[in-house]
Amino acid sequence: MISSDRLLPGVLQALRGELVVSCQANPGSPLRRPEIMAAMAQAAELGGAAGIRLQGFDDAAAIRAVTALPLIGLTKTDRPDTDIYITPTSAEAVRLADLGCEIVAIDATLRPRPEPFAQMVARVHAAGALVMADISTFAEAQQAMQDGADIVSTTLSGYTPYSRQQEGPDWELMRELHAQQLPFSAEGRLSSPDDAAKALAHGAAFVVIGSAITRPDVVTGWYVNALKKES
Ligand SMILES: CC(=O)N[C@H](C=O)[C@@H](O)[C@H](O)[C@H](O)COP(=O)(O)O
Repeated sequence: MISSDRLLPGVLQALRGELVVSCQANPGSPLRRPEIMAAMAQAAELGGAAGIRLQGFDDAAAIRAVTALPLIGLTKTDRPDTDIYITPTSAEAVRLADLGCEIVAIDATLRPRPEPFAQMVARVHAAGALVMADISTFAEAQQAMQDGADIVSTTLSGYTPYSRQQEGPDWELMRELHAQQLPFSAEGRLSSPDDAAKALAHGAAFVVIGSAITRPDVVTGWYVNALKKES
């Protein structure tokens, strides 16, 4: 079962029912180099991914150069003045659009922010890209769609102090979004093909997987911890 929403705009239609692979290495990872993320993106495309999620201007340029797949771009910015860290300003969002990202992901949590979300959406649209609103709760999803977002993503559930804290995906949030027909992508702590399929069954328009595919350092830790529990 795929999301009943029929109004996904533009390039988002091409992602319906498909897999997007997030190619982002953590700070400190030896993989955190644009050419390595570009190779990851190519490997994901070979495997059948229909889109790529990425972070940073250098990675956006490197990945745009090697694939025609739709790109979901974002920046991760640590600012002392705000907890908003996924693409906090429209200057960053528009630059990602100018680098060829068809979709820009923006933190749409209801925390104090440097710039109103609705204003950012208008500027990204004017630059010719769509907006994915990264949310942590159902209330944030509703607000983001009212403010003009094209789709929401469950990315930030568990990463704000007031959202559900759990080790796995936020299935309950997916149920709420689907029940109210809000178009969403399932993202965050999905770690197996079964999780991905289950997300579509929960009404996701498409599925974004990161760590389980493109962070071997993180995945290694999953195995090491499992062995520790047994020994
Ligand atoms: C919370 C946050 O900053 N998430 C980031 C957003 O782009 C990425 O670090 C995640 O890898 C991505 O959301 C995919 O999730 P997972 O790696 O769990 O499959």
